[in-house]
Amino acid sequence: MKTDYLGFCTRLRRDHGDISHMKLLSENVWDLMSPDLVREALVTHADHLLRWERGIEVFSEVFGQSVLVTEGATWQRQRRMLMTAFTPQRVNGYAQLMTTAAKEAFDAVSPKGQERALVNMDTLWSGAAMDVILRTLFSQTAEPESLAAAKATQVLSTTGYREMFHLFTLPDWLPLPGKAAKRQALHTLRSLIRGHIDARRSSHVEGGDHADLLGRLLALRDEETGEILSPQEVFDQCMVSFQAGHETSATALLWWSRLMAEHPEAAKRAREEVASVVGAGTPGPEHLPQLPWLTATLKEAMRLYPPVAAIMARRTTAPIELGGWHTPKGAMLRIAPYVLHRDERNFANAEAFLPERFLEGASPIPRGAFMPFGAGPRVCLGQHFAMLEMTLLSAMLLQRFELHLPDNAPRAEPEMHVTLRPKQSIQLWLHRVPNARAGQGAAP
Ligand code: HEM
Repeated sequence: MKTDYLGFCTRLRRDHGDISHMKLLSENVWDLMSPDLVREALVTHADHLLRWERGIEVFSEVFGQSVLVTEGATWQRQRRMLMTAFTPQRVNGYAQLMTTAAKEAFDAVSPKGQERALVNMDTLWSGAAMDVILRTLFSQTAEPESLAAAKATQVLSTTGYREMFHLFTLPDWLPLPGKAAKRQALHTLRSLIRGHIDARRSSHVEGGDHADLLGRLLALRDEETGEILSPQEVFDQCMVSFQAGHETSATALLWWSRLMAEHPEAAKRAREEVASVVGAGTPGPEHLPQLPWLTATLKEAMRLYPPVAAIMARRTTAPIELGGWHTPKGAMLRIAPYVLHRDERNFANAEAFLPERFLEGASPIPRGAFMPFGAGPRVCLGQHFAMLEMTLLSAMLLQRFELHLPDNAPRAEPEMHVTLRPKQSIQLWLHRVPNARAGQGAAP
C-alpha cells in the first residue's frame, strides 16, 4: 500500500465503490471516493472531525503548533487572525515581490546570447518559489542557504510521508537511516526562519512598518480579544508559510511545465493569450481575470497531479452518517483528491490533459470534484496566494521561453511524498522566444 498508495486507492474505488470500510489493526478506516461524500464529511460534519493525529504528529515536528496542526479554539483563533493576512486584496499586494523573484530566476536560466538551455525544472521552480516566499515573508531575496533549504524541504517531504505509515516516530537521535538527514534538514530550516525573525526583532521596526508577511504576523491583533501572536506562534506560522507555501506551488508548476512541453498547442495558446493581455510588460493581479486559458492550464495540471494528492485524513469525534452509512466515533476517514480528479464520472476523458474543461461554458464540474486546495473550514489558507503566484510565474516563463521535451525524456511518473512529485527529475529545453523583450530584461 505504501509503495503504490495512489494505485491502491484507485483500485479500491474501482472494486468497492464510493465508500469502503476496512479494519487495519485497531483502526476503523473509511475511504471516501465521491465528491458528495467528501463534502458531506469535510463541510457538513466539519465540527465532528479532527485532523488524523498520526499526520499531525509528523507535521508538528516541522510546523510546530501552527494553524496547519492545531485544533479547536487555538486553531479558530489562529485561522481568524491569519485570514486577514491572506485575503485576495492583501495577497495582491505581494504581486510585485513575486514578479521580481521570477524575473531574477528566469534571467539566470540561460546566459545572455544563448538561445536555449537544458534546465532542471525541479531546481528552477523550487528556487523561484523559495525566493517568492522569502521575499513575501521577510522582504529578503534568495540567499546562499536557499539551495540547502530546498534540499531540506525535499528531505522532510520524503521522511514525513514515510513516517506517516509508521505507528509512531522513533526518536530522531537514533542512528537510523534517514534520521541524520532529517535532523540536518530541520536544523537548516529552523535556523533560516529563526535568523530572519531575530533580525527583524532587533531592527526596531517590528510590525506594520514592513509590508511583508512577517510584518503582518507581528502586527496581527485578534479582533475579539486584542491578543497578538506569541513569539513561538509567529515562528511556527512562518515555518508553515515557508514550507507549505513554496513546496506545493513549486510542485504544481513543475507538473504544469512538463504538461506544457508535452502539449505545445496548449502552450502556444497560453503564450498568445499572455502576449495579447500583458504584452512585454510584467503581469500583475489585474491581468488574472483576462487570462482564462492560462488559468485553465494550471487548474488542469493540478487536476491531473494535485500536489496534495492523498492522505487527507480525519478522525471522527462523534458518530456521523455518510451517504447513509453509519460511521462510529473514532473512525478514520481518508480522502484522495487524486482519485476524485481522475474519476470519469467527474471528468470525461479523465486521463487526458484538456484545459478547456475549466473554461466558462464547458460542462459543469460536479461540486467538490476538483479540490486541490481541500474543502470545508480547513481549506488551504494560501489558495489565493498560490493561484496568483502560479499565474504570474507561468505567464512570465511563457513570455520568455518555449518549452521542449528532450529526446528520449522518460515518462513522468508520479510518486507520493508529502506532495506528489515526479519519480525522475524533469529536464526541459527552454528556447528563448524570438524578440521576447520581457526575456531580455526590457520589461519593467
Ligand atoms: C499549489 C499550491 C497549494 C496547494 C495545492 C495547497 C493545498 C492545500 C490543501 C489540500 C490543504 C488542506 C489539507 C487538509 O485539509 O488536510 C492546505 C492547507 C493549508 N495551506 Fe495550502 N496549498 C498550496 C499553497 C499554499 C500556500 C502558498 C500557503 C501559504 C503561504 C499555504 C498554506 C496553507 C495552510 C496554512 C493550510 C492549513 C489551513 C488550516 O488547517 O486551517 N498553502 N493546502
